[in-house]
Parts: sequence; structure tokens; C-alpha cells
Amino acid sequence: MPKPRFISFPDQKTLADELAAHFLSALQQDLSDNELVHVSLTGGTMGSKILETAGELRALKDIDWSRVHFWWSDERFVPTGHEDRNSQQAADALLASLDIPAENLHVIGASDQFDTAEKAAEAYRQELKKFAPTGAEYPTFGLSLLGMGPDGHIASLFPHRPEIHEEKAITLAVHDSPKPPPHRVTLTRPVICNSQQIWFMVSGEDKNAPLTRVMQASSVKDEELSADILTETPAAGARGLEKTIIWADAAAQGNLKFSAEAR
Ligand SMILES: O=C1O[C@H](COP(=O)(O)O)[C@@H](O)[C@H](O)[C@H]1O
Repeated sequence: MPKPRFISFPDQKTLADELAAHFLSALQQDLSDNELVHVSLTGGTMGSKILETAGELRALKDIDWSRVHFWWSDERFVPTGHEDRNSQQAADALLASLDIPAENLHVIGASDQFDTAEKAAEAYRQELKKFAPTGAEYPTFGLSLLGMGPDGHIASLFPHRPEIHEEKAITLAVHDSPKPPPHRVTLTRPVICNSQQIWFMVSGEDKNAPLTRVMQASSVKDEELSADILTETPAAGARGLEKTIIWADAAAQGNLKFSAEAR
């Protein structure tokens, strides 16, 4: 896997505008090469912002949404329709307005549908399996959008917890999450990393500390990413098969030096 690249933008709006446009053109490109495209979405501030911004672009109408499948790298285990649900935020920001078949939205089960987060995690695992290539357990995502918490978490893989080190399970239930709500379901790191491209959307001063650690870890080869690095900064462990791009605004970048690079 190639090492992550870092690209900066002057402010959050420019980041959202450019990333939303890149998101739609990456989808177009993927659809011209593949019959179906699997996209993994995230929650959090930028997760919704990008989708909302994409919703205003004309290129939206050029996409054949019937060939796009949306998944989530994590979900908050609260009732259907709850404002904390990542899938609800994505629906409000964009998905509800798209002409996309309901069966293309692979929403992680809610607390009014399953007694426990473990059962929702198992149902999600089975859903992933249905869309996996022969012999595999889950699909390859063309693109995974990821946010990063101020503590360096991605999806519901939090620092100093066992979940980030999980190598076998495909989905996990998470309890006592350090960030509310406490009960969640998450993909594990190997599944997240099974993405052609991973894009991090990083905005705000509070992301400077984890971004610094992700940058420090970016020179470490995949096979040398230590348990210490992962436990301190789970985001450092998310690397795509073809590309990992960290798109950050100036507030998140702070004094970090990114090499000048064309977008
Ligand atoms: O709880 C979560 O947080 C992260 C990041 O959120 P942000 O608001 O700090 O950008 C998000 O990526 C994840 O999917 C979500 O469940």
C-alpha cells in the first residue's frame, strides 16, 4: 500500500467544495471502470458536510446511482431516525434526495431493530458477505470517506481500546465508547483498509494533534505499523490499497509542512 499523501486547503469551505467535486468525479471514474461501486461513508462533521455540498453540484445528475452502493464504517446504536445515526445524517445531507434504490443503502441496524449491538454487528457482517466477491467475506470499497476524531479515532475504533487491533472479526459491537453515544457498531481495520482509496477529511484546530501523529506514522511501512502507533492513533492504521489521501484545512494543518502537490 502506498504511503498516505497530505493535501491542504485554506479553510473548511474550500475543503468541502473541492472534496465534494472530487468525490463525484471519483465516483464517475469508478463507474466507468466497474459495473458496481461500493462506497463507505462516515459520520461526524465533515462526513455530512461533503455530502451536503455534493448535493448542490450539477455533476450529481450525471451519476447512475442505481450502480452505487453505500455502506458505513460505523454507526451509533440508537433508534432508527435518531439524529445521532450516521446513516440518518447522510440521508438528511444527501441520500434521501437521490434517485437510488433502497437496497443500495446498507444501513447498520438500529436499537429498535436489534436487542444488542452484537446482533446488529452480526447482521451487518452477513450483509457485507452477500456483496463480497467469491471467496471473500466483504466487498472491496472503491472509496472510503473517513473522519478523524480529535483523539485520533476513525469509525468507532478509539485509542487505547482493543477494537483497533482486531484482525479477524469483520464487524464489532463497541460499548462504553469514550465519545457518546456509548453503544456502536464498527467495521474493523482490515475491512476499512480493503478500499481502493481512503480519503480522510480533516478540519479544525482540534485535529492538529492527531494529524501530527498520523503524519509522523506516514513514513512507517504498513507491515511495521506497531501496536503502539495503532493504539495511540487508530487513524494512522487506515490505508487504502491504491491511495490514502488526507485532505486537511489550514486550521488542522497548523504548522505542519505538507509537500506541495497538485490536487
Ligand atoms: O463518532 C464519530 O466521530 C468521527 C469523527 O467525527 P468529527 O465530528 O470529529 O469529524 C466519525 O468519523 C465517526 O464516523 C463517528 O461515528
